[in-house]
Amino acid sequence: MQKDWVLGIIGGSGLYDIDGLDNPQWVDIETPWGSPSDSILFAELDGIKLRFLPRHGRGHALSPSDLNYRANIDAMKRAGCTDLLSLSAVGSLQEAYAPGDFVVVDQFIDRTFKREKSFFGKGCVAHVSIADPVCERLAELAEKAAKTAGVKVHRGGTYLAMEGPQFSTKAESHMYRQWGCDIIGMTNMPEAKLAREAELPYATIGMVTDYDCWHEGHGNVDVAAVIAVLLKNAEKARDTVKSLITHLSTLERTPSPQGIETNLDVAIITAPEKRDPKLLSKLDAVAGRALSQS
Ligand SMILES: CSC[C@H]1O[C@H](OP(=O)(O)O)[C@H](O)[C@@H]1O
Ligand SMILES: Nc1ncnc2[nH]cnc12
Repeated sequence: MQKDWVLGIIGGSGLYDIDGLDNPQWVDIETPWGSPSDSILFAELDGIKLRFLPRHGRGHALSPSDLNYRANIDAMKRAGCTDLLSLSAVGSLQEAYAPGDFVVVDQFIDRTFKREKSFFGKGCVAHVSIADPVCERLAELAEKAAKTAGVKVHRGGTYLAMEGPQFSTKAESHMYRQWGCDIIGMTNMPEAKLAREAELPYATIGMVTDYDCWHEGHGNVDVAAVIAVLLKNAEKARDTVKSLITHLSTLERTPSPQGIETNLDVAIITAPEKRDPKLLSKLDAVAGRALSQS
């Protein structure tokens, strides 16, 4: 039975495809913001619709700074997603979060600086709240699914989003630990901010691959070390997605208790007569609902 969930998955490093799905088809979607990282895999499982986007493209040709985050989120919205779960490789900033563990993130610190961070701007200004940047309901479901898949999961954690592409210096890594951050990655910002602007409930699982460079008992992170753990994590990630879908197939979808699907109703500030028609037409997918009512 279809329960009206359309689950979007953004797969990070090491997760470029999901096998074992029904009716898989890669579909090209263009957006007013440009092209997303790749085609989107449309498929089903247990009667639930799934839309999968490999964040860096198949073959990992795109670096974190080069991703078109706006196109990715807009394309997932156009693909009909009701909810968006990201799966990301991360470094650990805490002893207790070991390589192989998953962390269901609840907060972010955004240190990225070379990226387009909003769909809005001159001609239509909006300020959404990201005090609680993650959909609690989806985070809860993701935690349960990872546990069902046999993964060690930590619920809650602050994700430090850095620009990259270089990994951190030791001074930076120690500073982020002092700030209370738990994991570090390069992609979940501005992704989470844009998902909120697009009224899409978003959650993210950080799949720990390394201890970055602060831990005296472990070597400094490098791509070879990340990939070694990633290969094992990717299988666990696929199992997590499948068990999440199985669970969703037993649940009727209701609107997010946090009001995420209507949050633009209290965010758009530009008077209707001052709005730029060109920008409004680009906002058709992400803000069409809210703009048609104000
Ligand atoms: C290959 S290690 C660095 C790379 O992995 C993470 O990407 P993603 O979040 O898409 O899994 C990290 O943010 C960097 O982009
Ligand atoms: N240590 C690290 N820093 C930034 N991004 C990462 N992705 C995986 N490990 C990472």
